[in-house]
Amino acid sequence: MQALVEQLKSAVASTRATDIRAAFAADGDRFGKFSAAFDDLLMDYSKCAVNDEIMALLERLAAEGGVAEKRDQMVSGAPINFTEGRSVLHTALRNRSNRPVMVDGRDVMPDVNGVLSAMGVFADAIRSGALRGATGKPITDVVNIGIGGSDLGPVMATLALAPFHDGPRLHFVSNVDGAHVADTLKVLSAETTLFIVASKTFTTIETMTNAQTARRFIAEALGEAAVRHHFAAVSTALSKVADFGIEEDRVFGFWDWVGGRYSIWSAIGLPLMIAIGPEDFGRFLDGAHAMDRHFETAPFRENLPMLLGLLGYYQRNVLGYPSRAILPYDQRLSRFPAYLQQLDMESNGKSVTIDGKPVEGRSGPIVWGEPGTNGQHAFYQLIHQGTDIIPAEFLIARRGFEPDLAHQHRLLIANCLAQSQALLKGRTLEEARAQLDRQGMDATRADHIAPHRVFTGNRPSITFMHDQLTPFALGRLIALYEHRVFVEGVLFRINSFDQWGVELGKELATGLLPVVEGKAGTEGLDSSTAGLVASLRQ
Ligand SMILES: O=P(O)(O)OC[C@H]1O[C@](O)(CO)[C@@H](O)[C@@H]1O
Repeated sequence: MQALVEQLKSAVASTRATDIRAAFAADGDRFGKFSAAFDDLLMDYSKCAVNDEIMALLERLAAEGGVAEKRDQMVSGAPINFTEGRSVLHTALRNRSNRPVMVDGRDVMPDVNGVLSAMGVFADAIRSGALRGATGKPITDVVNIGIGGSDLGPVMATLALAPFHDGPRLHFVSNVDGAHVADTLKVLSAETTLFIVASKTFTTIETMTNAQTARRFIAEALGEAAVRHHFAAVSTALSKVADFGIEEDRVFGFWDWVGGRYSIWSAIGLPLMIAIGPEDFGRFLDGAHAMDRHFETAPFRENLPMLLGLLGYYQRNVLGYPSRAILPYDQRLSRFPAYLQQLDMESNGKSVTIDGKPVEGRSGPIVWGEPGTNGQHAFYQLIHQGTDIIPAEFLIARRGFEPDLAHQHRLLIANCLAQSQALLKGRTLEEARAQLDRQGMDATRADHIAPHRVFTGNRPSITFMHDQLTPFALGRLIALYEHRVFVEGVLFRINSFDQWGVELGKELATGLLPVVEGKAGTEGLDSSTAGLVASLRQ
């Protein structure tokens, strides 16, 4: 594979691939060649530094890297998360075809379908008012207590699907900072609130601490006996849930073959289902399943996750770009960049290969972003004129949900297209100088000012366009990015499905708590940490 990477580097130099502007000038059909669509979802990657030679090399890279073989292993239940000895089967959670998926010789689909229908019954009971609080009042507010994958997916998707939200109000508490739970509880009535404690392991300190605070909130307001009426749980650790005292019929399980950051499709999606209803939740799963089938069957140049993954790898490892910006032109996708940040950085932020050797070259990039147009007035300056090249990924819907505000949607679209166009075109010194001349600026000052108004252009971007952000479209979009992360992980030759990098901090925090509480001394600590503790005690 390394030889192919070197070949790609030479091809970039010899074909001057990074002069994207020139490539557009030379080929009137560049968009036709370097775009692909899956139903209404269009992917335009013509503004990336690619050409036929590079695409052919990327296709060879995918073949040599064994992406298709690894994908088939993943969806068929092979234990590809070998550091934890687990299968990786988020695709089974949305396997709407119901074809058997075997783990340790057993089809997991009956369990998957069983939990999904139990979730549906529970969600309907809350939504209809049949399931009530201890004092007989219907549930008006649901609070999800979870963190990381047990929080980001439900928060992101609930915000994204606001036009479909016809269930009770949803709230999300994640941070161990008491401010988070305190501010949330302040506006809630215990009588009409249901808490969902969501934790794959049911040991995460943030979630367990917040759950205890919520428990006290109910017990103090309504008495200890009321607690069972106001709690549900989602976890793989069913015995730990039982110890917490949550009734069995309010516990929704999932399995160790579901990674936290891939768990929105499992019972972790319960808050979303309560918000939008089981039918729309089913459409959300349908969208993801459609993308799974597309990933498994579409040829390379039509396969959106393959293309996105290969382009991501190319931008990181051949062109050496350090980060990527996720820029949804959709206010309801405001948490999508944060969601992708966990998905991508927790999966591919590794430096050891599957053979236990240091990664050759680079692994996953820094992923960040904000919705447009807000970001335009904040950090786009750096994307346009900074010293690093940051590939941008734009996302826009053809239609919004506000027919009365269609003119605002058109303005949103114009801004989205304008940004990718500006990144591509840039502005030369001559153009900047001519503009100042037209404005009547005197020549000496214009010479001085013009360089500051130069944009190099040739800055890459990908634009995704879909019809509307429906549950189906959101499911399809998330699955697209999951598979892109998978493709890149295979090419980086890492295990994308463990997260040992988060463990050390957790261990040290446990050790430091007694020191912070003043129950243990600072002996043996580095002088910085000891100094900070001393400052705390002043
Ligand atoms: O669902 P749990 O077990 O509480 O874990 C929450 C999150 O913590 C992590 O393990 C990282 O600390 C994530 O991978 C996970 O999504």
